[in-house]
Amino acid sequence: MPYEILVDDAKLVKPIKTRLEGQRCFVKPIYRDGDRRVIRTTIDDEHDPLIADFCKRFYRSEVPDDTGIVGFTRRFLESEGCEQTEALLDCLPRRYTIYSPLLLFNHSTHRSFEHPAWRSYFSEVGEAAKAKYFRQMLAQLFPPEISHVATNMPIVETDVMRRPFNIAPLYGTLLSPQAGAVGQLRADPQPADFDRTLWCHVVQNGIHQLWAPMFTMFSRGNIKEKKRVLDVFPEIEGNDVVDLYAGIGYFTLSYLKRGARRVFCFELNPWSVEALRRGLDANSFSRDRCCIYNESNETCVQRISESSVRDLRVRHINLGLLPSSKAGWPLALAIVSMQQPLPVVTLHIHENVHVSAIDSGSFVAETLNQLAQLNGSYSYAAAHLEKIKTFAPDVWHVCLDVDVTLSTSHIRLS
Ligand SMILES: C[S@@+](CC[C@H](N)C(=O)[O-])C[C@H]1O[C@@H](n2cnc3c(N)ncnc32)[C@H](O)[C@@H]1O
Repeated sequence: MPYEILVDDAKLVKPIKTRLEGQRCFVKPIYRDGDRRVIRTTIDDEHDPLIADFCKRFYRSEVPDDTGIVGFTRRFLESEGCEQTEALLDCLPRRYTIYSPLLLFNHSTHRSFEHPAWRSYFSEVGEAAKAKYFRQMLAQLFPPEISHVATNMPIVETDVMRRPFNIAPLYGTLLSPQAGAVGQLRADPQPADFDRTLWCHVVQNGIHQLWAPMFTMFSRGNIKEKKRVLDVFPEIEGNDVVDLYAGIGYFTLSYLKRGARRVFCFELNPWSVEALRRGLDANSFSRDRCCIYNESNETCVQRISESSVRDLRVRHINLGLLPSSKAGWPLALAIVSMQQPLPVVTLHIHENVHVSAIDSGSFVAETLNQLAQLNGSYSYAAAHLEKIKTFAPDVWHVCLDVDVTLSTSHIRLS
């Protein structure tokens, strides 16, 4: 079966299409799948350089778009003699994400398998009929490697680890019955527990990322920002990086791919730490290049000074916590102070910011001002503001690159 390419960034569609056309490998039509574009190819070798670096999947003759889910569901319900077909179709979720081997349906108040109409239908027909519905859906509409289905519920905003407490399994086992209580597993997993749950895998920008969806969130929307790390900062090569909110390696893996000598990673969630270790192995990055601390980043100065790295050369510090990474700013500046003589250090400050504060320039001005108040010995220059993705109406997840250098008033001439 041939492959189709899944594209998150609309700007990439044209160059990919042109390249495929040049090799006579492009197949019409380009279509939408959720918020992605899908480009079909005639290529059936996953290692073919034309498609090797892209997120991709097999396709069959039918386009598995929203009509596919609706049409399939209608046929299924009618063949089962269901009398509430129209009511169920009204609240059928149409959008989903594929995180192989998991098909993850979106949730909204109006359209969800968690909607009371679907919950009552499933409880009426029983587990076997529910399983038959999803089994047939997977067989008819999705690639063979997709084996599990769940509903993606909103994360709890107050949880600093941003864990998916409410992910709702629909088909297939996300967590083995042999595993212990979920609360205990979240806080203190034992080595054997890591193999008792489902792991997902995506390739973005040629980088493998793994995570256990029961215990760690994943955001596909950062793909552009990861690409920026790979493309824009050649000075990463041979220097050190600190990732104060490492997660599963969202950015750490890109820094390593770009040639960082070493990345110091701080991460509270043991499941994300395990995911990061699996990510290192999947990308064949030596574990020696990544110092992982499964603890609060408040220990960062102590940990980095205790490490075996002698000539510390931290050139980038990533602060990737939403809605705000402010708590990490003093820590980042303390890391800057550890180095003598001081090179430029670039802070990557992630924040959710209202569009008015972006347009007026007040977000940048206030950030620089607050950094100056934290430590007046340095100069702070806003090098770039990247709008990564919309977080809510009029609110952007942004990354502000701030170059930190020793203030000229503090440079002593000898
Ligand atoms: C969700 S990730 C950020 C990923 C990425 N920026 C995104 O939007 O997808 C943030 C990570 O920081 C971790 N974290 C939060 N506070 C922390 C702290 N004080 N020290 C270390 N890790 C922390 C959380 O457990 C979480 O895995």
